Amino acid sequence: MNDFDYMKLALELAENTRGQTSPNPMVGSVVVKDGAIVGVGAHLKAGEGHAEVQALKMAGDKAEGGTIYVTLEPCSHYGKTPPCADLIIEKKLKRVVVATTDPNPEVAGRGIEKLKNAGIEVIVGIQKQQADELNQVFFHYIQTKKPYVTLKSATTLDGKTATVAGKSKWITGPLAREDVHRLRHIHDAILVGVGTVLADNPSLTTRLPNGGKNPIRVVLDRKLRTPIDCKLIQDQEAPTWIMASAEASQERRVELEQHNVEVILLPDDEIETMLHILGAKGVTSLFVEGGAEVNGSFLKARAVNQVITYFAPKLFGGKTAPTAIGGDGFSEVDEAIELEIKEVTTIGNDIKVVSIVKGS
Ligand SMILES: Nc1c(/N=C/[C@H](O)[C@H](O)[C@H](O)COP(=O)(O)O)[nH]c(=O)[nH]c1=O
Ligand SMILES: Nc1c(N[C@@H]2O[C@H](COP(=O)(O)O)[C@@H](O)[C@H]2O)[nH]c(=O)[nH]c1=O
Ligand SMILES: [Zn+2]
Repeated sequence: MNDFDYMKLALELAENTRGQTSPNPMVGSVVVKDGAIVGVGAHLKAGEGHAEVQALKMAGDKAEGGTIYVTLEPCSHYGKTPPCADLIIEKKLKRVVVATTDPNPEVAGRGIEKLKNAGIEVIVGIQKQQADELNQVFFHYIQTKKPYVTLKSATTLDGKTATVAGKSKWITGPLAREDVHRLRHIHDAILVGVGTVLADNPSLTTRLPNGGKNPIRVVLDRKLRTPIDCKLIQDQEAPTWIMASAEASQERRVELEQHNVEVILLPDDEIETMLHILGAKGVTSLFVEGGAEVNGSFLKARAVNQVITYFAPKLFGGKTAPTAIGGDGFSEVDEAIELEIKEVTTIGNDIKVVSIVKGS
């Protein structure tokens, strides 16, 4: 085993906590002494011990003179937990191997500096790309204070989200639909437009065989048209927030609030403003699941970071059949949203394409 192997183990530990640590990053750590692993750990929940603390607890006095691998720069500030850099110094580690630095302004290189000033050898950048991809959500959020936005659509191979008669059950198969629920599980919030609420009466909850966390359900509904008898309001299975314009009727607002709905008034029509409000409420990742008009407005505002598209081997045809992205669209080719395709996989009979929006 070498530095890369131990860091790979730390990354795997971190990856397996996905969906648990928000608004904190996922972090894994391994302590090695004389060629033997003497401690492993991961950050399991915000407010609880950091990965280094967990691994050093397991290592006990074997940590002295050893090497600690950590997928993110050890923190140097007092957040909800004491700084890891100080603990590493106190436990007299000889060497610290860090995959990537922490852009949190509270840390940002100070953890590494503290360790070097204490005479500890620090290596930075081992498996950096993997570590950066692992925490793309946290890195985006901690630097912009806006949620990392993933837009998901499920269409036939000819790009339809329903037939000309509005039928859509189901386009993609059960395995692809289960994959969507795993995406819901790892997101802090899911957003749909009131059009989807009126058309599908969705529950937007996470239904996975082994259970999962429900995201906060956000409805973009400027005129407060969400019906009281819809599942999002009646099922009380997860918080429901409705983003409305300040001109929305006061009595509708009161009626919704009486049904446990949080109504958030938007000062303007900008998607950017709404993202700042969601970020300020601690939403670090937002899953936009349509419909076409909402998708269109997010793209027009260039507010999307990642696009996940499921393609079913079906053709619906029909020039009036709805497609995944509505809105005004772009008139010039070079105005198009440019994507970098990161992953193409098959799930059951469907294809899943994960892309990152260039420059986002
Ligand atoms: N029609 C299809 C989808 N349809 C997704 C809808 O837009 C809407 O998000 C769902 O109906 C939400 O329902 P609930 O929250 O599960 O109760 N999404 C998919 O991935 N595949 C399809 O075939
Ligand atoms: N989870 C994690 C780190 N998270 C860093 O610390 C911040 C959270 O601090 P606190 O509020 O005390 O939990 C978080 O924003 C990020 O910068 N750092 C680490 O050394 N190891 C860990 O396992
Ligand atoms: Zn820490």
